[in-house]
Amino acid sequence: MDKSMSNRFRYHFSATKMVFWTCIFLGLIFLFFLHAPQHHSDPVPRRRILRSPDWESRVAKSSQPRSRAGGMRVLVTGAAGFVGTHVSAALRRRGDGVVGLDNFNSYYDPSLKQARRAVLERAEVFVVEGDVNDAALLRKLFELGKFTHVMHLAAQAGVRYAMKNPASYVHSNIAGLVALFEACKSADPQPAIVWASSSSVYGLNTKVPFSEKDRTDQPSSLYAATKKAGEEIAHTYNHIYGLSITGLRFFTVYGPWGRPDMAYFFFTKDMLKGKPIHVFEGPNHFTVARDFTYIDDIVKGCLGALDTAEKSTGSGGVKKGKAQLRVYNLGNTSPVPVGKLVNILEKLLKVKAKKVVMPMPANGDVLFTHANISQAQRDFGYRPTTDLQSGLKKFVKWYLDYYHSDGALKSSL
Ligand SMILES: O=C(O)[C@H]1O[C@H](OP(=O)(O)OP(=O)(O)OC[C@H]2O[C@@H](n3ccc(=O)[nH]c3=O)[C@H](O)[C@@H]2O)[C@H](O)[C@@H](O)[C@@H]1O
Repeated sequence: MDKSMSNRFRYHFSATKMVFWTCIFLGLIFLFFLHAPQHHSDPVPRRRILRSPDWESRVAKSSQPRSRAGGMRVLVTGAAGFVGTHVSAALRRRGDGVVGLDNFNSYYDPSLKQARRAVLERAEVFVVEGDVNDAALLRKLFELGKFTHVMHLAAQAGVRYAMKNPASYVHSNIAGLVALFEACKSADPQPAIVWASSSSVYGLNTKVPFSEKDRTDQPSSLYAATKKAGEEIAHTYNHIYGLSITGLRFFTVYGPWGRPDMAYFFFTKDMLKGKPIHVFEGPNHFTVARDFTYIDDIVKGCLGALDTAEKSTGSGGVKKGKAQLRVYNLGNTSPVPVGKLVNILEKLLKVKAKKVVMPMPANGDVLFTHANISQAQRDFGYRPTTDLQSGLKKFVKWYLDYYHSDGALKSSL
């Protein structure tokens, strides 16, 4: 081979190599974008939503009040969630029209959400799959359902998860809330809104029991901060558009069909499997305690708030007069140490827990909660009646039936 040929060959060879490596590089970039999550602020990538062809007529039918003259027409967001399922079923039982909305995300086992949906289907509550951030879907739902009330329970829950996925809290609890208020303000008629705030807004407040008049400007988690922000956003929409808005500060709600990310739920699961559970304690062995509130009491509080909600005053997106703006604690008024919760579970499950007592990690948790409920009592007769022992008994019965047998409870509330 002469020198020029050898050079040409070398040139040709290195050009081929360059093309080869460029293709590999571009291919890798393509694969990266193909697999990168599309919605960075979602807790999990969303599934493609396929709605049945008759979904619009099902919304119209489900929104019709059944028996009660003057029954409400309620849109329940987060209807396949723990509180949403119970509230939707209770409203339907008494004859109100109810349409559910839920995005069925996989923050926790979506099959539990689908099972709750099945329960609601049997109760004749139709649940639409969709996200509260979907403005076009909300518009359509309001058109079809002519809702008089919205029970807004769709949210990114959980205190500790906020450190893992902060964006999901902004997506659901801030952007989602604003999207919902936007839809309500433009709806005709404007509905009255009751929505889930949280006891966590009291944050580092040490004055007990927590009263609605106490300060809520020291949230200790991003979760709490988004709920507190929600309360301020509610003020704005009430002030500018005349929306009637009631925020309910729930205190650690538990019970059958509950949330698997909550301590009472995964303690039960781990204890039955013989796995260790971590029981947090505060500085100097301070007892961590919660005002655990049973789901049936919370449902009564939600219905009471809906029943006493005044109409919104705006129309065509314009305020016509002063509208109602409220916030209430819905707790049990008797805090129980987490250690005591474990003792109750040990008796009910008949197993000894492998307790690992450890200092509470700095993950946003607060040391204790304790509700003063006098305002809810005064305004809509809220009076919790279930103590932790009785409520956990019902939870354990459901849990064993749901996860350890094919029993009938699987299909009922
Ligand atoms: O009431 C509220 O505002 C909040 O109640 C719960 O939050 P939390 O009270 O922290 O409920 P859990 O996560 O079930 O924790 C209950 C107690 O168990 C403790 N815990 C939790 C996890 C663990 O591994 N060990 C442990 O001792 C926590 O510190 C807490 O005192 C819900 O998860 C929030 O969505 C809700 O807004």
